[in-house]
Amino acid sequence: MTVKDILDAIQSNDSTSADFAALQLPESYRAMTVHKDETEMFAGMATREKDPRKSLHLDEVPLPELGPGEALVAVMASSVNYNSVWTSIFEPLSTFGFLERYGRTNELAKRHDLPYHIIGSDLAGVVLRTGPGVNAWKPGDEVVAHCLSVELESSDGHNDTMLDPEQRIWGFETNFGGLAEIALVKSNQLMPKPGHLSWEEAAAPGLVNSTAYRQLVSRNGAGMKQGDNVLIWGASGGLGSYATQFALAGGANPICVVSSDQKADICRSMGAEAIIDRNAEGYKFWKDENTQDPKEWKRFGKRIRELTGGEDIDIVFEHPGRETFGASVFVTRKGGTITTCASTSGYMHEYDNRYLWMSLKRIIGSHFANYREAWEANRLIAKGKIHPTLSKTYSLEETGQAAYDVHRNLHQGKVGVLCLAPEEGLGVRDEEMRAKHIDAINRFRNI
Ligand SMILES: C/C=C/C(=O)SCCNC(=O)CCNC(=O)[C@H](O)C(C)(C)COP(=O)(O)OP(=O)(O)OC[C@H]1O[C@@H](n2cnc3c(N)ncnc32)[C@H](O)[C@@H]1OP(=O)(O)O
Ligand SMILES: NC(=O)C1=CN([C@@H]2O[C@H](COP(=O)(O)OP(=O)(O)OC[C@H]3O[C@@H](n4cnc5c(N)ncnc54)[C@H](OP(=O)(O)O)[C@@H]3O)[C@@H](O)[C@H]2O)C=CC1
Repeated sequence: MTVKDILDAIQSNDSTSADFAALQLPESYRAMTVHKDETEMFAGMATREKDPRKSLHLDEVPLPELGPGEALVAVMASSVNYNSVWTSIFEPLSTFGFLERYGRTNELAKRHDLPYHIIGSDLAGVVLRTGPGVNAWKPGDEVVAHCLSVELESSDGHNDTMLDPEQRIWGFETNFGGLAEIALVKSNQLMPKPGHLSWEEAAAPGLVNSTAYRQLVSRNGAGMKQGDNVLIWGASGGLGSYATQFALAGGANPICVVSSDQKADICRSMGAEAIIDRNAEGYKFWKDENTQDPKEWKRFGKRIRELTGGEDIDIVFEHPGRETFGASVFVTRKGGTITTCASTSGYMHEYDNRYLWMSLKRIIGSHFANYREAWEANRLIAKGKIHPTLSKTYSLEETGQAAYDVHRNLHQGKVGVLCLAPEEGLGVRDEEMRAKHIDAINRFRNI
């Protein structure tokens, strides 16, 4: 039995759940990995110079044992997230530390502590097997998986599953991720695959869409409301392309920051009107490595006021971090919110606290999404209210190049990876609904 037999079953129109359940599983499968004995390979190099093409490997790996409450999924497509870039350059930490820590928690978790880490935090595919105690899903179900892995043994996470002390991001802080032909997930990560999307389109939104939903829309994040001015950094990037859609769909006013004409056009095509090209307008928030330039914050704020008819920002959707955070705090209106989920340009932020406390602003930390938020975010995709922002797909072998593109900011929106899917465009089950949304679905393609 090989993965080819699995693919045949998926591509055959008349495979039943019983057929999938009867499929013998292969002993091994192909997966993108980083290797524990290579964690020092980029030591001493500048972040920018660390090349994911050198650290990511396509390996044949053994199929992991299936535990209670888990599912093995045949992965048709996945996507590249920035967390895979972090793993591949071993920053800010090697992810093997996470696997070791997880491995120490219990007998079953020991499976994750291996000399290789199978990465990837998105998937669209087909359930192959479910472990004891799984009733909601069965072999043959077409699914996407969100990346929240929690144990839920502590009451801390019972109101908001992101607050579980054993909260982990699957494929980043756990092994057996989605950039592979088969993945191992907890069954609570599974959600129905939106029928109007192909495998690679369905795999694209998951992580970033859910994160943007909590960070911007949910009461656990900024709780955006109609009319809010929302400053969105990287508005055509992974997170930003969903934040922009949420702002527009929710009746808010996105002020989109991008770095090229082409990206400005993408934001316009989504329906945004207020756009700032940070490159063309040449903002330099830092005079040197240690000194910010408040005059540049002011110039930026003035530009925002021009675009909003004199209003300041209600919500900043932050993720670039050190480079922009001082400006983000400054341009927020009295009582406004800066919500942050990342620090791509550096995690030691500096801002002038007088502008925060005197103007009663709030900074909210946000991370991925709880079970319910991830479900709600996927539901919006399934209903055609929010669309995938897939620009390009790569083969599994080319994942290193895909991660390199994302690391170097050469991509648009989301970058997809075909895992078992032999070509793009497969897996669509609802052609009628697709036809209604086809322009929006294709908005980011091939640009
Ligand atoms: C969905 C997608 C998401 C993304 O893409 S996010 C972007 C990618 N992710 C990242 O860049 C984050 C990567 N992770 C990290 O950098 C680290 O993961 C953290 C900084 C988040 C945490 O650091 P750590 O060293 O793993 O854990 P500690 O909590 O700092 O524990 C170290 C020791 O410090 C002790 N400690 C923690 N809090 C306190 C406290 N309040 N008072 C006293 N001690 C404390 C602990 O117990 C422990 O101790 P003991 O080493 O002895 O076990
Ligand atoms: N905590 C969480 O749950 C999550 C955290 N993240 C983190 O968020 C960050 C962004 O992820 P994602 O959106 O997928 O990445 P992308 O690279 O797809 O998009 C980020 C965009 O931000 C803009 N940007 C990058 N650097 C800077 C800078 N120095 N100043 C201003 N703008 C900048 C770029 O747009 P342009 O050049 O057009 O301005 C870029 O396209 C990553 O660090 C990632 O790890 C992501 C998802 C979940």
